[in-house]
Amino acid sequence: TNIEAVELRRVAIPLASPFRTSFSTQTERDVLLVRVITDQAEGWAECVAIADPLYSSEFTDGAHRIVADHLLPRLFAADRLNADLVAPLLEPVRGHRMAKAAVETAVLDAQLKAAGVPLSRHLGATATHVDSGVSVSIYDAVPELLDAVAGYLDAGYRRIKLKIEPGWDIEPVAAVRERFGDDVLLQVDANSAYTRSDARHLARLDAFGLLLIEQPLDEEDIAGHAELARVVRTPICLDESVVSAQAAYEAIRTGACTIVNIKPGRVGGYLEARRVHDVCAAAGIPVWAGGMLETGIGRAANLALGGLPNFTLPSDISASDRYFKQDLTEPITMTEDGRIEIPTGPGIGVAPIPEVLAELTVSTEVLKP
Ligand SMILES: O=C(O)CCC(=O)N[C@@H](C(=O)O)c1ccccc1
Repeated sequence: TNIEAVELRRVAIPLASPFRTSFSTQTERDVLLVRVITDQAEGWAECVAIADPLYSSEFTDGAHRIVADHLLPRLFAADRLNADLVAPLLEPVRGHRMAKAAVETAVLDAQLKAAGVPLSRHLGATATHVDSGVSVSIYDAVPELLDAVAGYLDAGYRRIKLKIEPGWDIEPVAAVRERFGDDVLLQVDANSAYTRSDARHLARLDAFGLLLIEQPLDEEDIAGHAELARVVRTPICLDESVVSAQAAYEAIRTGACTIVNIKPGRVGGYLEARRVHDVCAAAGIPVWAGGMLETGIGRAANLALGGLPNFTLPSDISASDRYFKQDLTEPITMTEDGRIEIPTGPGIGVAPIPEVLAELTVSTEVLKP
């Protein structure tokens, strides 16, 4: 692959409704898109970093600078390039996994589009559809939450994930169970809002038959999650802590989790995400595809990954209309029975709609070797 140019484009997309988690409330997405132009095709990728460094240390402006000033120069200096060489070329730069993931994915998309190979096939997907779950915002009051959950269940979502934080945990979970019954697949996500001293409190969630409790403690408190797992019966799932296949291995070996949420941007790209998948599969640890409020560009790529065999739990890959009135791509839609078809086109199988992209673009810059 000979890179002729790389476009870095900033896009501002309003969210259809505010999305509140334990660490922030988002009303729009400030997105960095990377477009790699080669002599044979062009590839797209979405950087999953959000505007502020509140989920992880990365943030959109920072990722933009890292890509422009530290990652692309290393790519341009390479005498030959393919997607497998991107991570080794970028390795001297420490961290910045979301920025690296966007660069690697855009190169991979261009390469696969030129070869006419779908990303799902390249990664080894065996499924044609992904089970779709939905992530539910924190609300000011339980009635609003129940209305939202009712809407998602009517839409066909196979699993409900409730964002929780101290003061908004037992009551909303109990209310959802009471209103919608015991058969609804239900899990919670704390985004590191609790501490080890909350163990007994979190154990009260065991009464509600949850699939898992996601990332209750701080990203770095691996031992704390292992300690929690001895008090809480509900399976512990890690998200923020699992930044690589090595981190997945350490967390599983330490007994910190029995389920892993895989987000390609968080671990440095789809090739590392496949390694996380494989490490978990070897350890008998089921995984599911997480989400970062991606547009159709990121969602389409996540669908390809979600088709791998050890993705056995419902994903956070919801339909486009969960977050956007107008997606950057053709809308990604869910079937009545709560599944989303994995794109079959070359590469990620989608591209932005030019008119929508133009309307939402905040800035764009083109860098050349
Ligand atoms: O459906 C989605 O794409 C979002 C799923 C979700 O809840 N993502 C959360 C998370 O903590 O996993 C998140 C969103 C935005 C930024 C960081 C994290």
